[in-house]
Amino acid sequence: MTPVDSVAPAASAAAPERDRLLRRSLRDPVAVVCLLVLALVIAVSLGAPLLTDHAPDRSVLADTLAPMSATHPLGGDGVGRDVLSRLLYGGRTSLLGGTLAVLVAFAVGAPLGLVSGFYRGWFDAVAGWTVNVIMAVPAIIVMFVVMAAVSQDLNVAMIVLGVIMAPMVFRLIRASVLAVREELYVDAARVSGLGDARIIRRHVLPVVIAPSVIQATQVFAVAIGIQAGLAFLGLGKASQASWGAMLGDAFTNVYNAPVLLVWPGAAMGLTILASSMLGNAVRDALGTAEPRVVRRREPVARKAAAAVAELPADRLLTVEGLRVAYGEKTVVDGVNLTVARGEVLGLVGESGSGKSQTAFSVLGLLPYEAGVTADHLVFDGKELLALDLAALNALRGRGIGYIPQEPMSNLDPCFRIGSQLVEPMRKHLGLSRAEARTKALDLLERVGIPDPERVFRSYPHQISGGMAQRVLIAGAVSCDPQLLIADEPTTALDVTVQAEVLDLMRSLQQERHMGMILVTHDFGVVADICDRVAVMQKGRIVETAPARQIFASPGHAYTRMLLDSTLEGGPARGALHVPSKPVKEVTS
Ligand SMILES: Nc1ncnc2c1ncn2[C@@H]1O[C@H](COP(=O)(O)OP(=O)(O)OP(=O)(O)O)[C@@H](O)[C@H]1O
Repeated sequence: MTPVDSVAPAASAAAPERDRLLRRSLRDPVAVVCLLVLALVIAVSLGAPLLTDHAPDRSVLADTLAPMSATHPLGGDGVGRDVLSRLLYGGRTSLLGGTLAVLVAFAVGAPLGLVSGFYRGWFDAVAGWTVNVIMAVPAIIVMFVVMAAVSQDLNVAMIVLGVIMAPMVFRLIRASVLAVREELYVDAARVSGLGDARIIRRHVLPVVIAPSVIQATQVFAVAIGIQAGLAFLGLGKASQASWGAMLGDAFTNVYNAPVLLVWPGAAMGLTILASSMLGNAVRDALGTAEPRVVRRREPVARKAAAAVAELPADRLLTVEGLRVAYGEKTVVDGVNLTVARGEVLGLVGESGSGKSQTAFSVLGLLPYEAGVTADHLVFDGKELLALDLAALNALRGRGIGYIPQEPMSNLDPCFRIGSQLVEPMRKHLGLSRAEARTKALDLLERVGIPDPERVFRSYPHQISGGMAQRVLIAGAVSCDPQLLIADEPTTALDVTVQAEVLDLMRSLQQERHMGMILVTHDFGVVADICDRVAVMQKGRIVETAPARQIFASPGHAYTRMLLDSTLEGGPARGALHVPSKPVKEVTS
């Protein structure tokens, strides 16, 4: 991170996940060989009619255990059928069976895993139970029963196998979705007002694709093995050529013509090996790209609040009697605060005092388990606690912008900066792609980025932390919000960049006449930018006063202690030892 926010050297950064996956996979010689083997198996199986004149199930008594010859390049089997022809057509059966199992497993498991992981709640519980029940069923017995009682067709058995394997896909996808939905950039997308469908399409699906490819190769390999096992045991139609049936036939002639074991065995082994090793190669290519799990903030189950009261016309936000509790633990306890249009309110307090919980209540981004109540939580005349999710999504980004603490975690590494800026503007402002692009470039220039075109085209890993924070500020103001919530926006930046970013926020706030809540533990930041300050301790506001007054004559012992610790360069973020005197609210 540099004060000039220069573009970081691309060579030092990791390439975005999807591109890296593809490129790395293709650079791995094992993956290339596996792909070639699979391509060859597919090509010769599909091209079987061109490669042999013999029908796979045509039996000629004279050709029983015939040796290799020009007519029968791989000889004849125990009942006089052409081995090459059965090998080629048997490949079709195996490939089709494996593909059917994969398709069914993903058609059933993937959507369920996606919905369960993303929304959780009762659907997740029901899906989890169902999956456990399916997994408890002995798969091989089910397959025997289906083949004996329903159909002798191996393809039907593979469809059933797909259903039986769907729980594996479900679990994998659910776990991937659970991890990605806790990413800060997913929260950021939510804050910018994107709906669930867009968030899933843009941020969740790209992360799910790589593990799904690996899983698909494994399911494919297992399905081919199981199908061969069933055919080997004599299940399946006699007319359906398959590698398993060939193995069964070879086994009965193992003493007379052991070579008959070689062809189906080699074909099956190669195909299963290539498929499994391809999965491993993709997994290796993924390397460390597994999603990081960070703290979780989701739409909250909200309690309806009292009706909106008569409020002053210049009032942008009114919070009255806000309480946030996790079970027995109350973390925000009756907070009252207001923000006027064009006013900057600093929310200060030591770590754990409830500043972020208060800010996130306004954004509607607390976890499901948070119990949130308030007498009023009114933004621009709207009672936030009474809004449904769609209305809240429409408000976030458009009415309320958010600047987070950790710039890098709030940008999706898979997408270019430009696309992450353009998307919310297209949604909220109804701009065309070209209009949104022009506006994004203007904004990047406005927030002091020296080469907007280049940054627009860059991936997050290609820019510095300071520049990423400027990008997020540009994003936060892109839809012209009336209220900006900034949660320790400079904490992750180096000192010289902090001052520039604060200046930028102040000038943007003034030129757009936005209200702002600035969550911070730093009185230096308060002095720089805030008009008024609310001091929080243990979930309560203990003092609210104009910034000047707070510095000139702090009214509460806790405020004085915070100020002293800042002036002494003490551990403002650490726990402060305040004399055990009752909390008294001092409001100007
Ligand atoms: N999901 C949760 N379950 C239980 N307690 C929680 C949860 N999230 C936060 N808390 C608690 O809420 C309290 C307030 O947290 P909050 O993040 O608002 O503090 P903060 O003042 O913003 O501190 P910081 O500056 O460190 O972010 C803390 O004690 C924290 O442990």
